[in-house]
Amino acid sequence: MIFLFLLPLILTIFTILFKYIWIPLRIQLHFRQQGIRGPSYRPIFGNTAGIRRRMIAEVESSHAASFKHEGVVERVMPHYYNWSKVYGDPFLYWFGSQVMLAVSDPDMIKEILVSKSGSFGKIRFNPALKALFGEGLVGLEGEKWIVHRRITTQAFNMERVKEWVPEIVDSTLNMMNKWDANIEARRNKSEFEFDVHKEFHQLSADIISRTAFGSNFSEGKQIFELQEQQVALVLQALRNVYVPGLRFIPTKRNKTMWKLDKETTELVTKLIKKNKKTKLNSNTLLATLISPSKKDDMLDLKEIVDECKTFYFAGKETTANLLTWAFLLLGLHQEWQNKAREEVDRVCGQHAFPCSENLADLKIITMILNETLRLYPPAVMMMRQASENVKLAGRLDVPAGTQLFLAMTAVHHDVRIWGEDANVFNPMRFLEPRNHLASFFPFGLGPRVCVGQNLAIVEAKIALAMIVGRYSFVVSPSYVHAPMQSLTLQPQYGAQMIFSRRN
Ligand code: HEM
Repeated sequence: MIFLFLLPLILTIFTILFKYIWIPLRIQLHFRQQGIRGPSYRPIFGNTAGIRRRMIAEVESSHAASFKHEGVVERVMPHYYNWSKVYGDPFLYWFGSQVMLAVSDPDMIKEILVSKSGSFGKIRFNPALKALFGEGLVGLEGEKWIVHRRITTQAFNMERVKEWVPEIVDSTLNMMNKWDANIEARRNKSEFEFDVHKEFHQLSADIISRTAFGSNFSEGKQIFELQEQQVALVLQALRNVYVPGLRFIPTKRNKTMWKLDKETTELVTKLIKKNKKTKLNSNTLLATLISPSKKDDMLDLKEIVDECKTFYFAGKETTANLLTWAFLLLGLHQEWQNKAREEVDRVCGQHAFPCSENLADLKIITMILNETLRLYPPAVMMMRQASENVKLAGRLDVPAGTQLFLAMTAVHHDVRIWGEDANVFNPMRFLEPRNHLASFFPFGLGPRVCVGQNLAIVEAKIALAMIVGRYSFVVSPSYVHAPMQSLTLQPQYGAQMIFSRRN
């Protein structure tokens, strides 16, 4: 009789010991026997929960002494920076009871993302992230991903993106006209200082609203504002170990998340319904989602809503950050700003705006953008999970379920790959095409490479060309250099710059 009462207790204890002690220790031994080291597993909490949080908080409370690029890896992935120095590459660590393999070897990264991509899936989203992306492309797998990817690839192919050039020019022009009005309104009418980070967020928001959704920033404004509030809550959630079921408990944070999610869904649904009536024949992403070219690819309303949430977020954040860092770097490196300006005057003509035919000729601008993406990659790192047992580099047995932390920022700053001047801004290194695919992968690689890449590059090229053509600029003395990972890589205290109009 007593045994019957004790049986469930014994089973529970056995399950806990098995799951949280036996399995992790076995996995740790499996990797150690292959020479892979790392901080030792600590039952249940692993070693990241507190340590990673503390490392990030510590880094974020400090800032670099000057605007140099060597401290970027340390600031944006401090746990990687510290542990890789002690344990080498790759190394093992634990997020709760989840095993993580940190990798920064380009050959291995290429295997994971390209040649063996079938053995690796996306990691299961922390449910907090669903608030931002819904069940959109970023987190989908299998047949559903294939259909959504087919539709969205069609919406963002280069020919389609080139048709959007006049919209991108118009958005940038509106922003510059607003700046000019600001200069005019000042007593000192020659220059003005502002935070370009905020401006580029608005610009990217306007461009994604116009090109992908056929609307504009004011229509999408509420959606962007709600998403910004969601980001702050998601970041808090991501820094803690995920506890299953916790998201259903009506805590203050959860209640706010639910409310924001409901409001975003309602706004996006309203936008879709409005556009369904009027803009079916347009060349926007939304029109393609609503009526894809293949009949079998039809999506239901929830799927369209989720894709819209994904593209509102992905389309704004990353490109805005690329532009922000590019301007900061050009503000610091005047010689490259001058080279870019000469190129724009030569290719587009002085006082003229770029058109789609100019894009391929803006070679210096392309090199500058690549060097910016190398030093300050907006996506910082990528994650994968082995869906089956797999061998990497012909020697390393990785068991199914292992998560992989692909340390993009570290690869981009690695002196073994880029030479002793790896932390120096030098766009010349992109004069010739790179010969190793995975030494530079700001947009990812393989089948899941960024679907919005064409838009991001065209948008950044045009905005950069137009602004460099009209203004000269320097970094303000009030700028504090503090790159910070906040889902994407951002300047923690903004990007204050001083602009003056060219004659
Ligand atoms: C500088 C700008 C951008 C950067 C650096 C960037 C970076 C990335 C990276 C690294 C990935 C791969 C993630 C992974 O495989 O785990 C990705 C995927 C994705 N990006 Fe971008 N992105 C940028 C701009 C954009 C834009 C403008 C859009 C939309 C308009 C967009 C939409 C997406 C989507 C939907 C995916 C998921 C693709 C899939 O899983 O099939 N991105 N991006």
